[in-house]
Amino acid sequence: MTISIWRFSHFILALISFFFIVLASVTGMILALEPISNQLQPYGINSKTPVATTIKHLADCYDEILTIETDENDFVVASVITNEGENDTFYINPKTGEKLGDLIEKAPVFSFATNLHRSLFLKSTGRFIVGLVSFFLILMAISGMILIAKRQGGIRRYFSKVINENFEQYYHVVLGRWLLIPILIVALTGVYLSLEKFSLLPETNISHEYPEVLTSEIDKIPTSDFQVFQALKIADVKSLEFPFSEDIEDYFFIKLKDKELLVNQYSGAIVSEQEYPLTQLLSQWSLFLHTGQGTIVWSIVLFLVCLVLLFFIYSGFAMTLKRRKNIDISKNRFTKDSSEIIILVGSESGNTFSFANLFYEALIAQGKTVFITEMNKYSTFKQAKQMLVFTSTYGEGDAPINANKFESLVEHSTQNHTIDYAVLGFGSLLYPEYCKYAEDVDHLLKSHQGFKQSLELFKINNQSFEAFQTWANQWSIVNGLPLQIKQPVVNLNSKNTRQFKVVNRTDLNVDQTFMLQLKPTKKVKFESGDLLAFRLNVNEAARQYSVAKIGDDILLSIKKHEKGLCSSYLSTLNVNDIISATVEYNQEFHFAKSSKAVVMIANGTGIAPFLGMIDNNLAQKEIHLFLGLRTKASLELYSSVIDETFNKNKLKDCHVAFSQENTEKVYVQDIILQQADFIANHLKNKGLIMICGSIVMQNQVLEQLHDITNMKLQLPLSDFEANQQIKTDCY
Ligand SMILES: Cc1cc2nc3c(=O)[nH]c(=O)nc-3n(C[C@H](O)[C@H](O)[C@H](O)COP(=O)(O)O)c2cc1C
Repeated sequence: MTISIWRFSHFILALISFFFIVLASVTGMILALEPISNQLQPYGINSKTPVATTIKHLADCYDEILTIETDENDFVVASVITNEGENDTFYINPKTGEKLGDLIEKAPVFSFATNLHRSLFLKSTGRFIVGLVSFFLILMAISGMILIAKRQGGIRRYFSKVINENFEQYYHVVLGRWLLIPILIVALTGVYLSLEKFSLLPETNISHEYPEVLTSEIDKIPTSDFQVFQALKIADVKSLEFPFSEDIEDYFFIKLKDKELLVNQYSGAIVSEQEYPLTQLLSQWSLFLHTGQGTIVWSIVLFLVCLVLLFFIYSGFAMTLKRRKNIDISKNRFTKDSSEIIILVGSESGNTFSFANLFYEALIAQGKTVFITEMNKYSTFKQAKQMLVFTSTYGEGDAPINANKFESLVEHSTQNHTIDYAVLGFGSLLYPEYCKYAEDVDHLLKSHQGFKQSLELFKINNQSFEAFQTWANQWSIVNGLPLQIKQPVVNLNSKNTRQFKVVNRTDLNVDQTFMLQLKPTKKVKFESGDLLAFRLNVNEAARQYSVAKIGDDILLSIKKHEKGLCSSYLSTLNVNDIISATVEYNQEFHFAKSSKAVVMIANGTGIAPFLGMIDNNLAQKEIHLFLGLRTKASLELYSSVIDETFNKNKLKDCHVAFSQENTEKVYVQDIILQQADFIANHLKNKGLIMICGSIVMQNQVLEQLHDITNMKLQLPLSDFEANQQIKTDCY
């Protein structure tokens, strides 16, 4: 619930101010170029020269010096009366007093952008709007930080791995994490400068005391010998005004970064020294931080801040539109009271709806009467035989926004008959409370006498379509209803589509599994763990196979499915046949070069990428393989590669569990439990665990790992997930 309040505020603020933020960002980007282009001019002589030296050289060349200043670009500017009696102002070399060039005139584009940025050409009204929008930006930055902390599962995990739900969401969070601090600085300084313009800050004027001094009491010293001018470096001086006349009561007036001085023009004595109040120092800092004047690096940061603000506006609205589109439930063709299957959806940001809609369409295609609605719209369902609850988990194991009333609704409305139910949980292993709300719902319905569980709770990590398909298959079998779930057609990257020549294909083994070795006919970059996507024609969804890289070849382990068009076709290929397929990079499942020790867990054909990674382990890192197969005969397909890597010390040990060999079924999660101490130590020592194979195996292994870390290390598995120590690629 709370996350929605923050998200709502964040969105409303963005909605109110987006036009002005776009304007301020575009003009801000232009203005950030001004200090950069100025800094590239040849007038910046970073000077530690004493002021006395500059004065001496200028006095030698000119009739009179009026002022010496260090401008916002840190260039030294002198204003003088020349020997010809003319007034001139120019950049100088403070070491020699030599003129370097005339003052840079502000380019019209910068003047235009400045006006638009500061006041929208609307004078005070414009300045007020700009100040207000800066204030909104502060609120947006703060609400953004809170949203990120909440989404990451707490402030401690602020910088842990971000779930990549889609491009806009991922970069909104990733960029937000790093750039919210500079954005906050820009917004705060913007507000400060606006308050200053409207004189809303405390008075900052300094008043000097002018002591009465008689000329006769004074020893006259040459100006360049003044101690104060010898001690001061030119870089410390913002401006130095020379006395207007020879009157003893006219002084040198010096503005430094933190104070002002009055210096007697005859003796060089400091007659008054006044430090700037805090408001004025803050004002100087605000100006510097808001404009980047004088530094290329900060100007570049400001430029990036403006660019990122534009991206935030785009990605924020794109996310909102996507969420709204997802939430658009399939139009119900039947009423709640005439439907035999009810689908209830709990979703915060809309992703679960897309899965529920796919399931709805598949049921309708089978001629079922189905009604789909949000969990908060739970009521009585007169004809319902089945109730399917698809729900995500939010906050810290809480209900998503449209399911927060579900529990009380279930308790307060009674169905007139018992209904079978199944719960499908959507969540992420990055959170300590993985699919917690789905567990709560399952528990609630299990203990309710009006419902009967027809299928165990099934959890889906990171919206895995393959996991969803697995659950749908289970549901189909239990209900004797073959469902065709439409897999969203993924566009394959044609840049990585190549022709591959078959180098070797083994016969089918006892598990209907075979190995296929392919050689790309043209160079293509890939690594073990990447995917090879293959389809028989463009209108079909592609099948993906996890790749082992052996030399320059691709090695695949494929199980032939009875009705699988792709696997059946591939199982008939002969040596030298050519197929066309696409390499898809799967960065998330590459062998982490930084890991010293890796535990690889696979079942069935999931071993393929590991064969390549182990074969490529030239550095002889510590690799432990845990493998789940049906029988000893299943192992024969891989034993030659495994034996060879053993002999070359590329594999430390290999544990195999056979599920069909003896009367007692042993699965890979069982042999992991036998090695619980080793696994706990491995994780504690920053070791990596990689899992590849079936979703069902993945879920069971993860549960086992969760128990191990809880028991042996008193930490949730999600801590290691967030630390990127667990990598999975299951189907
Ligand atoms: C702020 C935030 C908090 C989350 N908290 C949890 C959590 O506690 N447990 C969990 O398993 N998943 C959690 N998730 C992951 C979501 O449940 C998951 O991404 C889900 O697929 C989102 O589905 P939806 O868009 O339909 O809400 C969280 C995600 C976010 C952004």
